[in-house]
Amino acid sequence: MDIRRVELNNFRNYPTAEIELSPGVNVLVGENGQGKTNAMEAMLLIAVGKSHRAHRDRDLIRWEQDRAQIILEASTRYGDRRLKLELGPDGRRAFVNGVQVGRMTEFVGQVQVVLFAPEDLDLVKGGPRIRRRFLDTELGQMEPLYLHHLSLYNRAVLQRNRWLKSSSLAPDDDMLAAYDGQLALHGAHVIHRRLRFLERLRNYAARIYSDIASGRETFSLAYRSSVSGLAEGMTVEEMGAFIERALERSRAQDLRFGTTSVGPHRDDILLFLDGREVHTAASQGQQRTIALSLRLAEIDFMHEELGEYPVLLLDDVLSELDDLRQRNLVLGMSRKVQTVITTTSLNRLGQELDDFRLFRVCSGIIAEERV
Ligand SMILES: Nc1ncnc2c1ncn2[C@@H]1O[C@H](COP(=O)(O)OP(=O)(O)OP(=O)(O)O)[C@@H](O)[C@H]1O
Repeated sequence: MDIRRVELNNFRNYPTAEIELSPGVNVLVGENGQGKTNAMEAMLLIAVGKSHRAHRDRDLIRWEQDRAQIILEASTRYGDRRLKLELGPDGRRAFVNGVQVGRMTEFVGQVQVVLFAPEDLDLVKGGPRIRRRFLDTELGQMEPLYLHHLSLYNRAVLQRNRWLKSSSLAPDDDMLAAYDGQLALHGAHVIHRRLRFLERLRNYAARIYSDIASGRETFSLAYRSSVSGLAEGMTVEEMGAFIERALERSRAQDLRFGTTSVGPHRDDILLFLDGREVHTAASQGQQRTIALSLRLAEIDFMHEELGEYPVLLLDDVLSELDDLRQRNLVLGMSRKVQTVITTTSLNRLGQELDDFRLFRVCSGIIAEERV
């Protein structure tokens, strides 16, 4: 899939702007604070219906204006799409090929993009909660049943915690046993699906890492469960039995602290470089490469699921990568997918790329430059 054209009106710092993208590599170059990320944000908003950094539409509308509009034209395997999104004080209005759609769910997913932004480094540097969220989002997009079990599981954890806090219970409380049954049932489905997904993610991400780093280091990952004894290859039922036993064992402690201490809501993904855990040993550039590899694996998943590659948006990721990694990343990806890159300076990349479209971004104006 390719994005052909984007038009912005009163979106962020753009009074009005238009950009015609090439199906290959597109580079938006400009100094800090000129509007490069804003342009990426507009494309993401059309694709997924959400911004990666704004929670209110008000922040997306140009200051002192009432309304913003984004138009995005794309060619997809299902035909050409003209997507229009209007943001205003009375809410959003969305159009697909000139026809207004009733709900945003009919609008999102018409085009697919994968955005890699500086915040993605948190996948490596941040705590387990961030990696669990990554896992839940990625898996949830592909498997609605996963979301079903996850939400029932999360609800049961909340209820169990409330119960644990509510009064001085005995460890053999019937209600607690009933919650444990729910946690074991849905928790086992959650972990089982996570392990299956991680097996695929591990392969994709390791290959992408190796391609970007020219095979210099080997990246790997593993699921670390707070439930001891769980192993890949177990059935859902076997996992459920393990979770139930772990909950029983932790009851006295859980009662003391008023919280559930074992289960998928406490699990993590461990990341390794050459067999060593990354936050103790990996450099800044290596950590960035790992975060990129995890995120870029999504491209392969999407291709497998949807039969077409998404558009890749790389926002400000090049600066921490050495020349070789930059080159491998951009040349490797652009062979498969349309790529849009933002950067403050072209440096060596401009010499390495033989065919790309260059846009200068300055104070909310986008102008194409000859290369
Ligand atoms: N709603 C808005 N209305 C007008 N201007 C806005 C709005 N929101 C943000 N801006 C302006 O947009 C600019 C930030 O743009 P953006 O984040 O795209 O920068 P950038 O070019 O990606 O910079 P960097 O290289 O630092 O990441 C800032 O100057 C900010 O003041």
